[in-house]
Amino acid sequence: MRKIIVGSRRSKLALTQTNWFIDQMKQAGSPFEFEVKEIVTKGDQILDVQLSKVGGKGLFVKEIEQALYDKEIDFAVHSMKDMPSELPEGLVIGCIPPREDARDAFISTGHVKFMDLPVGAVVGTSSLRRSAQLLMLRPDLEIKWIRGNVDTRLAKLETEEYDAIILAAAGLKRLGWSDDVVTEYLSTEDCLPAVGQGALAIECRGDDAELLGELGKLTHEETWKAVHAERAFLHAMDGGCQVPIAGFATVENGDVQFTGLVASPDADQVFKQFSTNVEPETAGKEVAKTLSEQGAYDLIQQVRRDLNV
Ligand SMILES: NCc1[nH]cc(CCC(=O)O)c1CC(=O)O
Repeated sequence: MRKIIVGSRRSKLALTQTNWFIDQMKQAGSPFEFEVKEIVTKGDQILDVQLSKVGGKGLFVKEIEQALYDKEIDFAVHSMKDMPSELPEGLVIGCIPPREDARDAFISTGHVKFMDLPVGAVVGTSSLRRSAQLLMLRPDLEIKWIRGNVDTRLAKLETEEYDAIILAAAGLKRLGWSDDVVTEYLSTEDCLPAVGQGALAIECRGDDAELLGELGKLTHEETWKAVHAERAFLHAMDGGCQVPIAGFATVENGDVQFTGLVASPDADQVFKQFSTNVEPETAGKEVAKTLSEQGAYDLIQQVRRDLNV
C-alpha cells in the first residue's frame, strides 16, 4: 500500500484540519496509508509584527510547497484563505472539501454586542479587511493589531487591553470551541469574509495522477464553484491578505452569487459590487471589472505602495 506523507504547519488548527481531512479520505476508502510531517513556515515564525507589513504572498505556504517539489510530502492541507491566487508551476489544488462557516466571529469581554460597544472601544484584529469593515459601521472604534494563533488571541482578550476581538468562525469551529465563546457571528453583509475563508485547499503535485484520482472524489461541488468565483476576483484585483479586499460567493440553484469589496484601510473609500453567473470565474471577473472601473484596482495599488508590499 502506498504511504502518503501529508505536510502540515505545526499550529493546532493546521494539524486539526490535516487530521480531519485524512479521516475523510480514510472514510471514503482511499487505498493509502498516511503519515503527517510537520513543517515550520515563515508566517509561523514571525508572530510579533503586523502581517500586512511583513508582506509577501503565501507567507504560510512557501516552505510547504518546497517540500512538495522535493517529494518530502505528497499533499498538504491549507486554509484556502492563506493560498495566493496563483499556484506555482507543477502544483495544483487536488481537492476542495465542504466549506465550514465562512463568517467572522465577534468575541467581546462581557458578551457586549458589536453595535453596543462603548464609544472608542478597542477591537483586536490584524486584518485590514476586517478593520475597514468594522470602521464603516463604527468609525469611533480603536483598532489594535493582534497576532498569534486562535488560543493565543482568546487569551489576549482576557489579559490585555482589548474590549473585543474578531476571529474566523471556521477556525473556532474546527478547533471545537463551542458557540458560547462567540458573542455574535457578523453577517456576511456587515463583514464580507476573506476570499476562501472557511474553505480548505488540498495542494499536491499536478503529475500525481493516482493521488489526484482519490482527492477528486472528495471535492464538494458548491464549495468548488464559490471558491473559484472568489479567487478569480482576487486574482483580477491583484489582491492578497495584505490589502483590504473581501469576496464571498454562494451557489443558488446552480448559479454563483458573488459579492466583492475593496476598501481603503481607514474605510474612507469603499467599493462593493454583486454579480451572478453560472460560470464561477465570470461572476468573479465581472465584479472585478466593475470595481476596477470605479477605481478599486488603483486603490489596491496605492495601498500596496503605502504599505510597501
Ligand atoms: N489569517 C490566518 C487564518 N487562516 C485561516 C484562518 C481560519 C480558518 C479559515 O478561515 O478557514 C485564520 C485565522 C483567522 O483569520 O481568524
